[in-house]
Amino acid sequence: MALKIDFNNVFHPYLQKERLGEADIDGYKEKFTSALISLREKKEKGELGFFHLPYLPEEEIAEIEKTAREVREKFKYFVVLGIGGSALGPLAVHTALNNLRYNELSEELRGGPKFYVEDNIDPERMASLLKVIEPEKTVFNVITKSGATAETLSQLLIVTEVLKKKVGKRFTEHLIFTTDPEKGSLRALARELGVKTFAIPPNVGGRFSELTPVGLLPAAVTGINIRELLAGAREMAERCERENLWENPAGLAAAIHVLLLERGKNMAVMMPYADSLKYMADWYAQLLGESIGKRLNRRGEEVFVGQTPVKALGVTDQHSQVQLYTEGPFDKLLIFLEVERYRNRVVIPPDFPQYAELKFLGGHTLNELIIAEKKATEFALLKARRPNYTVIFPEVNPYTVGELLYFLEAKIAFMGEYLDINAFDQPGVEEGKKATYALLGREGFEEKRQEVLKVKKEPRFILE
Ligand SMILES: O=P(O)(O)OC[C@H]1O[C@](O)(CO)[C@@H](O)[C@@H]1O
Repeated sequence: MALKIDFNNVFHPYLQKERLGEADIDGYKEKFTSALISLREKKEKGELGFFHLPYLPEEEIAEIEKTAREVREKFKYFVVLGIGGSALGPLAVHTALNNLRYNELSEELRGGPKFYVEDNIDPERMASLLKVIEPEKTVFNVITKSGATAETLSQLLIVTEVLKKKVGKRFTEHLIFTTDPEKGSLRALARELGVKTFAIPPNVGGRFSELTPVGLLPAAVTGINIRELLAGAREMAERCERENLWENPAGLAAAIHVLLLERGKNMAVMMPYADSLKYMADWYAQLLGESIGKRLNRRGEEVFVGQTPVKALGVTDQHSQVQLYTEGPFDKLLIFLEVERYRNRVVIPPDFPQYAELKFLGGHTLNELIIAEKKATEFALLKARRPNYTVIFPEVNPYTVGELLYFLEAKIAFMGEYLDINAFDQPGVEEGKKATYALLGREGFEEKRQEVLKVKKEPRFILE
């Protein structure tokens, strides 16, 4: 039941000069070996915690499952308050494994809470959330690695006030925090209020944290088998330890990305052919964008490197973006997510055979159609000399989703090594954060406020 990754279409002769040769990969073997050694060393030193996550200790899994059971028994709504790495994973995994499984849900899960991920501070969205839930029947899972993210903390303040009005002193029973074990305001507040809190290991960055309580608690609350998620990740972790580059999925995919990046493919389009995997492309966009988009390399030299993530959905975006992908600039690598066995089968009835456009469809299934369209798009791209590769899901289930998460995270770690950049920080988002603090009058940011306000806008460029 393991994921397959089909890299044929980066080596295919149809690609002509856009094609990678086997020799290109062979030429990467030394780099790969040093990357593998360097990653192993960092892992042993306890620097890259995400490598250990598939091996989560039994007590921690059991504790998450216990809390999830309690939430399912007591509450009608479960709301994640978080942003970026503290929201995209829970959203992607829930969409992959629950949304389209509606008809198969067990009684138990149907009775479980309704799930919302509030990952923005749009006032209209917040107001509608508060209208559709009943706060006294809701548990809010506040997730923030740093414990200091303004968006998430402002949401916490809002729901706390609402809860205090509805349930008084018992408001803390409606909160679960997921944050750093020591640092940040949220941890301190948890201690002060005695709120149930899960820890995100300090050596796991937000965008690599889906297999910590960040993702595991919401998954367990919504009825997903988290042991299977971890088992899938574990199997992939073993595959990504292989010492032969041609057999190591993460090492090979990373080499392909970097080689193509060096040849001008500075965009990576992720195109799942399944609605259930749509938000995987959002999750991956942060992973690729924040990890690989860097000004400096590890030696402090300016490199301005990155591969812009683009999100697309098959087949929908065949009718909006594929024109660009086949005929536009040669600047993209496409990553398809393909599903061999969908969880439903829908037959197209054979009616109106007098019309050629209808006749050929009748009697087939939507399953056949979507798979055929994926293969057809792949063919069209190949013919237009556009490199692409496909991650093949035998079926979308917790095991294969766990495999995918780990594969993409490990691939990013290899890319960081090959490019000699730090794939685990995000200094580029700091300036905007500080400017926000300054504009809202946070103490200690007076100078920044002056700096921000000094940037004048030319009225002649503003059309009214
Ligand atoms: O989990 P936190 O600390 O609230 O951070 C949310 C997100 O903000 C960032 O730090 C910057 O955008 C992301 O890396 C992170 O996932």
